[in-house]
Order: sequence, then C-alpha cells, then structure tokens
Amino acid sequence: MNELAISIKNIRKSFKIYKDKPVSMKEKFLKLRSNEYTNFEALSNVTLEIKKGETIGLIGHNGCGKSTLLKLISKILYPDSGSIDVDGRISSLIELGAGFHPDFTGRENIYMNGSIFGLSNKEIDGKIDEIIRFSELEQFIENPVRTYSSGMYMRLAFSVAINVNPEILLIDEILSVGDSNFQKKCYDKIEGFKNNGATIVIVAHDLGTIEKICDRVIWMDKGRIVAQGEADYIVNLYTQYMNEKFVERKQKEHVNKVEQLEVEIPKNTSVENNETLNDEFPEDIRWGNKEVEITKARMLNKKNEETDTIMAGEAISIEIDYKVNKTQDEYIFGIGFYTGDKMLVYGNNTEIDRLKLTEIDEKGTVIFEIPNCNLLSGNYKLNVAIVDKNHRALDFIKYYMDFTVVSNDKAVGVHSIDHAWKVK
Ligand SMILES: Nc1ncnc2c1ncn2[C@@H]1O[C@H](COP(=O)(O)OP(=O)(O)OP(=O)(O)O)[C@@H](O)[C@H]1O
Repeated sequence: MNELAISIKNIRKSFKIYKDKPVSMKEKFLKLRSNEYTNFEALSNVTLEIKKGETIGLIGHNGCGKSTLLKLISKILYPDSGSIDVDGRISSLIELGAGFHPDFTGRENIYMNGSIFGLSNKEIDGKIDEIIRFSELEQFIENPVRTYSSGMYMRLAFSVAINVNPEILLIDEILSVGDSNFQKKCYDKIEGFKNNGATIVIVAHDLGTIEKICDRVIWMDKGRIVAQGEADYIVNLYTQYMNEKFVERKQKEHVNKVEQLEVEIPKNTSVENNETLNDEFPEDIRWGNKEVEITKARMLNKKNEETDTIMAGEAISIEIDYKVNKTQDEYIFGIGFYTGDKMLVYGNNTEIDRLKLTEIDEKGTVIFEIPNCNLLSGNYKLNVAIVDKNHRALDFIKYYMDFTVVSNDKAVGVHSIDHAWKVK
C-alpha cells in the first residue's frame, strides 16, 4: 500500500508580473501600454512528502508561497516543472464558494458545488440534510445566494466542502468563517477527519491552531521550505524569528527617527542648547533643583544602538548623561521601570547598590547595565533620576521614555521567573 498521500518533487512555479498592465479595453486594443513582464518565482525547488493520516501545517510570512503550494496540490494551478503525486480523494477548502451561482438558491448551489467535488446527485441527496444542518442556513436555503451575507456564503461553501468525506483535506485560512460557535464546529469536524485517518494540509496565520492540530509544521520563506519538524518546535522557532525581526524593525525605525531629528535641528542651535534637555516635561513628571542636571538619557540594545524596543533576555543598558551645575557631597543616580499603566516594576539606585559617588566629572555618563532583561511582553516606562545624599531631588524625570518588550514567554505578568514544574 502506498504510504504517501502527497509526494512533491522539485516543483517550481512562476507568475508573470506585468510592468505596465493595460487597465482598459481601449488601452489593450490600441496597445497604449507595453506588455512587458518579469517572471516571479513563487515556489523554488520545493520537495515534500506527506504521509497518509498526517496533519501538516504550512506557516510563513505573507507571500511566501503557502497558498500557491495548496493550489498546486489541488490542481487549481500546475507547476512549471517538477511533479506532484496525490493518492486519495481531495476536498479543498480554498477559494470557497468559487463555483457558486449567485442567482441559484442555497439548495441548488449545494447540488452544483457537490458535483464539482465529484459527487453524483444521488450521493448529494443522501448528504443534503446534513450539509444544510451544518451550515445553519435552514431558513434561507431556498433563497438565492446573492441575498446571503459573506459569512452565510462561506458557511454554505464550507459545509459542502467538508461533507464530501475527503481522504485529503486542503484548508486555506478559512477557519475565520462565521462566529466562534461555527468555528468550533469546523474544528470539531476537522478533528473528526483527523481521527478517522484523513490527511490534512492546513494554512493558517493563527499559530495556536496550527500548534494544536498539526503533527508536523512546514515553515516556508520566499518560496522555499526553510524548516520542518514537530509542530510546537517549529512554531516556537518561527515565533522567535518573527519577534526578533519585529524588534530589529522597531530598532531601525527608532534609529531613523533619531537621524531625522538631527537633520531637523536648525544650524544656529548652540552647543549649550544641545547639551540641555528641552524642558518639555510638565512639573509633575520632572522636578528637582537642577544643581545636577540630566542632559539626556537613552536605552541601548546589545549592539549599542539607541532603541525603544527590546527582545526579552537581551542585554541592554541605560545611559544617563549629566552635568554638574553645583558640586555636591554625594550623587545618587537611579532608574525605575513602570508598566504602561504606571505600576512600579523595579527601582534601584547607586546608593542601594552601595556605589558611593562623591567625586564625579563636571560632565559625564552613568551607565546601568542589564545583562539579561527578563521583562515579559508589554509596554513600559523608564524613570531616570539624580538625588543628593539627603534624597533631595536634583533632577528627577518620571516616565522619561516609553519602551516595548517583545517576549516569547507566554506567562502573564511583568517579569519572567526561572522555574520548573515537578509532580510528586
Ligand atoms: N496569480 C498570480 N499572479 C501573480 N503573482 C501571484 C499570483 N498568485 C500568487 N502570486 C504571488 O506569489 C507569491 C506567493 O503567493 P501566495 O498566495 O502563495 O503566498 P501566501 O504565503 O499564501 O501568502 P498569504 O499568507 O498572504 O496568503 C506572492 O508574492 C504573490 O503575490
């Protein structure tokens, strides 16, 4: 017996991308625009074997080729080269309802659509009550489908596709059909197929679903398979990769913002002005006698770039530039982290850490280094402060800046704690 439900060997699929597509018949007819195109390779050399009874999840960034791969398996599209062998009756939940006729009633469309899936009228007679019941459209089944809402339309299409008892089920991002009750029914039905030994290939952006129902996950990027393996392992790898990309992008945006700001500073701005923080903070946010002043503060990532977005676990530092206007007996520098809704998460200063600063340069930078910032995902606020030995504020800036932490840890709260579960 053939163990494989789907065997894909070295397939390539390109699409023509027209540089200057004619937009009207007149333009087309008169050839007012050129017909130049480039070939875009949506799938490059993909090889994949899917065993009978496996549930496979396809994940990856938008446009990486997931839907194209499903369409090739279901023969909606054909590859430019390579081969695809399928062993089993396919039902594809792709382009749902593509075969519906708007003027036909729900019932008539069930017969039409069912025949597209290869069922005879007699076979549909035996299933129609179940299809209508599953779609929850009993009241509307004799109305033309053009009167249906898009949700009703999808529900009917889904019900037909899922009730043809396929051996191989291809599902593309359709599990957002209808309300949560209907979605639950769809999941239960899919679980039912899975338990009966059907082969399922599913594309979904909802990684929770993928992790829950798939045995194996294929991660695609730019038309290639970049990783495959056990569902939770690949989903975790992918989430971590996407989070890091997100942080990198945010960090780049931040750097760009800073560069933009520098460009906008008028040429005649004096150095003195640059060295003093614009007093844009209201009195309840910034206070103190300014005998020692914070001229700037910043958060740096592990690459020493200024940022407001960090990856949990990353090494970061907070730098406080200061200027002494009046010498003090002692200087205490502090930082504090607050949640977005202003609950204190962590506060510390040089005095608590027993670093006695009695003599410091007139201008300088005090750095607070965190080798492993283990805050959980969320938005936070940073306090920076300088106080004297009697804890009188010299310059205290509450909520100096907002920053975001991105974390793979799904625990709730503000801080990750090293732990292990044991059952005795
Ligand atoms: N008929 C087509 N003509 C031209 N380009 C196409 C066509 N179909 C898909 N593409 C392109 O091929 C690439 C892969 O598309 P595909 O729909 O397979 O991606 P996907 O991974 O399913 O994306 P998404 O997650 O956004 O649905 C995309 O860049 C898309 O624009």
